[in-house]
Amino acid sequence: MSLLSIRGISKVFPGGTVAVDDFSLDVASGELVCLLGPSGSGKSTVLRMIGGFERPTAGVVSIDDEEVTHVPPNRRPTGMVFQSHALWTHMNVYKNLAFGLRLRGLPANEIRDKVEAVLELVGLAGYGRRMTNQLSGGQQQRVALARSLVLEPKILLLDEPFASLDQHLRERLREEVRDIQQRLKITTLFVTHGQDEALSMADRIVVMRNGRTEQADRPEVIYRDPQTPFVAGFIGTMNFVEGVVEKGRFMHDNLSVPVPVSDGRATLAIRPEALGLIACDPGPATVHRVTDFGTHGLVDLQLADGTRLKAMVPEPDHFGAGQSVDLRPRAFALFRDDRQLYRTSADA
Ligand SMILES: Nc1ncnc2c1ncn2[C@@H]1O[C@H](COP(=O)(O)OP(=O)(O)OP(=O)(O)O)[C@@H](O)[C@H]1O
Repeated sequence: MSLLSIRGISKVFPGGTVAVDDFSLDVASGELVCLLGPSGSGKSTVLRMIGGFERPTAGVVSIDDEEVTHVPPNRRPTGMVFQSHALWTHMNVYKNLAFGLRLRGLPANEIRDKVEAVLELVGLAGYGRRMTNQLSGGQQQRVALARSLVLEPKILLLDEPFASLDQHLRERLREEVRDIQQRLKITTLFVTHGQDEALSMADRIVVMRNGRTEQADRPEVIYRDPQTPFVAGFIGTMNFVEGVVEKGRFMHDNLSVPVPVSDGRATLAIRPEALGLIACDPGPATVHRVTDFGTHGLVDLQLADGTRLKAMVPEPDHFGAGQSVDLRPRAFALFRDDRQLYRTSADA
């Protein structure tokens, strides 16, 4: 049974912007789900509707089998951490964390125990007396997380909580949050437009586009088996070649790949690590540049019509700029009309 159930929610803002369009999702207890998508795809609006900060125009949100669609945020079993942490700067860390517990009328000794435990959990034991403006950005975000966790919500909602931090700190906090999430087994929804963040943290990724779900699946499935060209292009690097299928072969100029699909226009999609190259003169592609990364090389290629491709190769010194090569896709997908038509079973 799912802890969170979202059924056909939509949000149309005054003025007519359709931010979320008939969105449904079930989240199991203890799961960490990332909402991933480009800016404006509706991720934050979905999260805000789960937290009660935005009213859906249509649809139903239920938590633990209870409908909460129109319940205000403070009466939902959810805790939300925003991109800007919005801590109370006139209170020290301890008071920031104790505030919500005091409102609930908990006795002082219980409050102290809970605050100390949560400070320990986020790596800030001993920081209770510090004013929040005497903390670094990363520490402030930890306090914001602790302030949500101390109230023991059933669902933790994180809206790009590391967006304002530098890359290094972001990676560290990402690991810490994943660690804490697994220790507490707390059901978590995480909004991000960073694919690395989603791939490294999530049990499941929901790729959003124009307020709708484009694909929802485990990270490795999203990467290996994208169902639409949008997902294929949004996650990782993907080469796309436009062409036609005729008599069981995908054709683009003098590139020809056997495919078991019906005739018609199609887009061939190949990951750089699945694109084999062999020297062949004349061949369908010309090497533009070779970058040697030590462990592997990245070859930039160009087809006759100007289409640019990337291939990851184990021996970069076998290739040089200006060389003519043939392409040997080891694994690929074919798309037609915005949908996956075929995918090779072998992974790259
Ligand atoms: N209060 C509002 N009033 C009007 N339009 C809004 C409001 N909030 C969001 N929108 C619009 O709704 C759409 C979805 O916004 P939302 O913030 O949910 O996207 P997002 O995927 O979270 O984007 P980002 O990654 O940039 O935060 C956008 O077109 C946005 O401009």
